Amino acid sequence: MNINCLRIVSSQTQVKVVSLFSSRKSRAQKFSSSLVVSVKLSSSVVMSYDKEFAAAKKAASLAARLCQALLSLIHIFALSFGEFGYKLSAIIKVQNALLQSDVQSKRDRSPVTVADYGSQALVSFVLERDLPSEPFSIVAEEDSKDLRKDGAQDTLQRVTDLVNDTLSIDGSYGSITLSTEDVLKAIDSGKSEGGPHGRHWVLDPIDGTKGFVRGDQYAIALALLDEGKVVLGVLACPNLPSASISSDYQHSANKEVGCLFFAEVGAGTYMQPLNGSSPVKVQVTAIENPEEASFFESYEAAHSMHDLSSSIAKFSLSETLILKQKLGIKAPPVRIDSQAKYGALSRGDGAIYLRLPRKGYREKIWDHAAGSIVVTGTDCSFLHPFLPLNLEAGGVVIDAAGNPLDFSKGKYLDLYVGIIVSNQKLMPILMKAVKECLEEKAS
Ligand SMILES: Nc1ncnc2c1ncn2[C@@H]1O[C@H](COP(=O)(O)O)[C@@H](OP(=O)(O)O)[C@H]1O
Ligand SMILES: [Mg+2]
Repeated sequence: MNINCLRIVSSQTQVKVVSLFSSRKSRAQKFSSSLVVSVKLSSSVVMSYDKEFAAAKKAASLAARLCQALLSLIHIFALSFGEFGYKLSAIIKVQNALLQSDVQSKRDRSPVTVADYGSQALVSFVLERDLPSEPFSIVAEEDSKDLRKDGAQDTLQRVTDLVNDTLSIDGSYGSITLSTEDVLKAIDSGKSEGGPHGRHWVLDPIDGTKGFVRGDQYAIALALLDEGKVVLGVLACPNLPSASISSDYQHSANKEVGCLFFAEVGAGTYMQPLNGSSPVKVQVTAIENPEEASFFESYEAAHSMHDLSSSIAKFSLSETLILKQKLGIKAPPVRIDSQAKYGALSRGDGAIYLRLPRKGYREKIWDHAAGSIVVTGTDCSFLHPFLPLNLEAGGVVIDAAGNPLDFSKGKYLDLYVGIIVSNQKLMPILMKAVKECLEEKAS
């Protein structure tokens, strides 16, 4: 092996030995042959998350199946018209009609569906079953309070049926049947507060519930924190086309949909169709010219300031400064729900993701933990300020002040203004644009 650089980086409990190979090798070769070994200082044992990774992929895939089960009538609908495979346009129409009775409103008036509860119960069940020897902690979005109220029995039964039907079709847990009480308990396993010590699963059972209800994008997002760092992430995106998406994807029919993205610390990011075909390694775009870039943002204007991202996209420095330093993005924004944005970015569909919530909104860790490791391929916060050394999917995820996201503070992320995602080449000019536009807005 032709090693030209050896770097040892220590974090609180881990030593990471990173070897970079000859710069003559291709980028792909470098990524596949880069070696990252995590060693526990206390035990000198090589860390591996293989069991957890397998359980997480299974849990997220089953949860995706549960969400899709709500769409089972679509098969009949599509077949009755002689169609084969999923047709996006048909899914959208039928899903809207089907979900009306399954959608409720939470105390903060955001929607929650039987599929959110079912997905959380199922993921908790699978992780607890498949990893019986590990301490069990999940920080998750939902709780069972509303399901325990008088009048919620029908909904709880519907959730329980969905979970049991999914387990029964999968078959890997024998003829197990969960009671409504088992389902409530499984949902409430998600009450952990997280924090800087030990291992915590982080789960958004349906990220982008509004998108799910609309028949658009949503994701099942599951990550594992170890000593406050994201060490693996899985994103199941049942409605995301397997082919690259562009600004007009919402209107394009006849597309195969359903993608599973997964990343383990030091091992890069992979994408696999949810139907189970082989995974492929993915990489963020290598675009260097912002004029060629397209950018993602939330579909919901209430979640991210579209006017601010639009001024950032058009950003141009004054004439006296170097002309190259302008964004001048020509493509219209691609507005989609959920962490499917991170998944799409990790395979190079777009170059930038801008998330700029309104003042006072506090981001939750389950909305970004899985997505951020999928885009970076590794949690690069321990490398800070050596961000350019990030070795895997190659993306950078930071707040508007340039700080890496810190998942060790409990349920919430402590951020300056918003979240910016891009590749390493575009990030400096993007940060400049964000800073200037924020200053202009404040003045
Ligand atoms: N006012 C707000 N500002 C920013 N994000 C918000 C918000 N209200 C809700 N969200 C979060 O935005 C998530 C959806 O992300 P996106 O905008 O990328 O589709 C929601 O996830 P859930 O659907 O799981 O509740 C929710 O956590
Ligand atoms: Mg969410």
